[in-house]
Amino acid sequence: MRKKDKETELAAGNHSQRKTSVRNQEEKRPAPAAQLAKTPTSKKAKATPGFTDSNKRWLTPKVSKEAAEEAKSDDLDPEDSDSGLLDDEFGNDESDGAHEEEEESSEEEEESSEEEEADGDVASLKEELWSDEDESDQIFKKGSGRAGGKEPASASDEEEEEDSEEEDSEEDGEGPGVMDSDDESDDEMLDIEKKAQRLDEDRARRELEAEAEGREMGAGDMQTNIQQEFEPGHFILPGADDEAGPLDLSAVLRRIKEVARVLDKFQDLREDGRSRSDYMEQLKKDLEEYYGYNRFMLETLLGMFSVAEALELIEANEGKRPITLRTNTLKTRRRELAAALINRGVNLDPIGKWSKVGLVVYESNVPVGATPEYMAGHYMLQGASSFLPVMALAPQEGEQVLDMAAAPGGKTTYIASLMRNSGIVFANEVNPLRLKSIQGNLQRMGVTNAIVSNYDGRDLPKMLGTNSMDRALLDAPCSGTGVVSKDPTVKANKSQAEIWKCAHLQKQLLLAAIDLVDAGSKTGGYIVYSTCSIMVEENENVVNYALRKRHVKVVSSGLDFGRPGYIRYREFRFHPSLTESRRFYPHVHNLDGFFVCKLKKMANGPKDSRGEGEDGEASESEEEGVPAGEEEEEAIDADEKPASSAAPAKGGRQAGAKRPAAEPAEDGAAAGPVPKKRRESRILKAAKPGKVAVQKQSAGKQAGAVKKIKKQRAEG
Ligand SMILES: C[S@@+](CC[C@H](N)C(=O)[O-])C[C@H]1O[C@@H](n2cnc3c(N)ncnc32)[C@H](O)[C@@H]1O
Repeated sequence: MRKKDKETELAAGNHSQRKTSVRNQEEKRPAPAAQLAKTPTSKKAKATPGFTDSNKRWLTPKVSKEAAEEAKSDDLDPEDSDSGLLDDEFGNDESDGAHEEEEESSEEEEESSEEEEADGDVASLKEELWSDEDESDQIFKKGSGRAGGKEPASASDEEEEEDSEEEDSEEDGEGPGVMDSDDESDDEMLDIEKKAQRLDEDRARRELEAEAEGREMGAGDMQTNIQQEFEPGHFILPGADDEAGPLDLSAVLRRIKEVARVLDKFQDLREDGRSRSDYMEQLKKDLEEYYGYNRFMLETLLGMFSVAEALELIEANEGKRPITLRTNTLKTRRRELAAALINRGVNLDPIGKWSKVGLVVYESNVPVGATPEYMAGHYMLQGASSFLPVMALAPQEGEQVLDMAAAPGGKTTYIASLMRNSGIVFANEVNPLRLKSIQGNLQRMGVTNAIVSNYDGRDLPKMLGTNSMDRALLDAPCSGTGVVSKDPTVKANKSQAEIWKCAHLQKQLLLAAIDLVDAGSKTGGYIVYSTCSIMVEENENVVNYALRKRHVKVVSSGLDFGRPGYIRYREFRFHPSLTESRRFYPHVHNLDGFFVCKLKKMANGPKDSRGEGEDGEASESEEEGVPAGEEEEEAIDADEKPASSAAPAKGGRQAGAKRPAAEPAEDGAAAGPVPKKRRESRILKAAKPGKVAVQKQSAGKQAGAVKKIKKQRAEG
């Protein structure tokens, strides 16, 4: 079995009890029960389980690229818009991660095998996908006829009630659009079902054609151009005396393949007198030429992956990720949303077993960023990778949760929906130009428990108070090296210096996020750190730094797919617990490159200056071997005092705090200029949809307002 399949298959385990077992997951390394999807039962078990297998059409980059091409239109591409409406793409996540996992019930077993045979493999896979989600999603199933069998721990009470009602009505044949039997005639089908069926048939046909085409090409796991055009033969590396000649890109691509082949079996295929570095040098030159990467980026990729895998990633970066959207469960349910969109000519599917709220759009007759459902806030357009940090955060109802770097609010709205608009979500953003996008999305999505603030995240402990939050998400500004497909300029523009600059800011922000969370929180005490960068400096290195400076430990994120984080990379050595962090890649998961790590705060306050703790975190000796670039990090120690003990400097900054000259880009998009008047922050209080109050207040007043709200909440 291929590595990719193995990995994605992990997602198929039992996650049906997520809502009620969230605490348990957080307290200890979860057993298989912590997985994001449910264990298939009986009939379902016949189908290949898992993330990839549940929806393989979009979970392999080649196919997804095609799907994205098909679906692509200006209207479809969320990146094309800078408006609040389409800001979703920056990554917002789902609401239901924690509740969604409703179970799958034994009812599915009742589906007739005849139907399965009639519909073929593709159709049955799809059915399973839908049926794994909401029971309500059964509307799309022909003759679903489900019966009971819910797992009580898996869904919220409310959802369970709804579900059981639906089940009842389905069983009675009373529910709208519910089909009683597998062999109902076309005439008896509801309009929406006919449309859905037609779309299914079209898609099944295309999939079969694509599969046949793939077989003809003899493509392997990853159907990259590189592999398809691969032709074995004796390859002579060009010498220094060979004339360069005019640029012939197809010749360059051929040479890339040949060199990769030689490097793969170096002892057998190399030319006498040529070293591995000769071939590597040629490869880098050709990759620069053909794909437009700079030398730093290529060396990073070739340092992280084998040559073959680096080429897979590079190739995957050339394609777009699928268009995905998240159902806003504050306003609707996924099956209702899907029905409405199918009715408008949108061809879609559930995103996979790991999410009950995600949908992937294959093609659409209408702009999915401008449908009435979109306008009404029934969904957020956002990359599937953006679901993951919020699922890991697992915010609970009634908590105080911080989203430290929030614009455009995709993850904030997901957090709010998981909290069912209870408690308080603090959505902070340093760039005032991006506040409107948060405000717009909160309003559209019907979020009423959020307070928007405009601070540098590093100053938040002073404003909101240390140890004041139950949970915090730091979806950090980063180099965007995981989202090359969204912003190809990343290939050519990033430098090691810029990566270190990002890491510098990220470390400061992460310490602030940790300082804001209360280790004594009865329900939480968790911090999730995420980036859309694949750089080790910005990910494991940042978390490792926090392990040395604060009383935190890495815990399982509950995300059972994704690769483990690095603990050894080049000259870096990280704490072994970093294997609990998760990495996602375009070529493996067909997601944007992403990093997610969940921390549990064990005690408030900083560690002593030697960075030694009782939790088994990295000790000073483990810092040995840290690369030279880390020297710069020592300079930020002035920032590492917890905000509570640091005297605010003029301008609201901690004494000694340094600021990078410019804010790094986030999500591949250029960040705006650092605002001069950060202290003149605004709180945008999301009251009710359509009535978002914008208040301009002094920092002192803001803090007072926040205290007042907290007091009111505490008093019930
Ligand atoms: C990756 S984006 C956040 C995306 C957002 N979480 C979402 O899912 O919609 C990072 C954000 O951090 C903001 N940012 C950059 N520096 C910051 C700082 N020092 N404090 C707070 N936010 C900052 C950027 O302006 C950008 O909006």
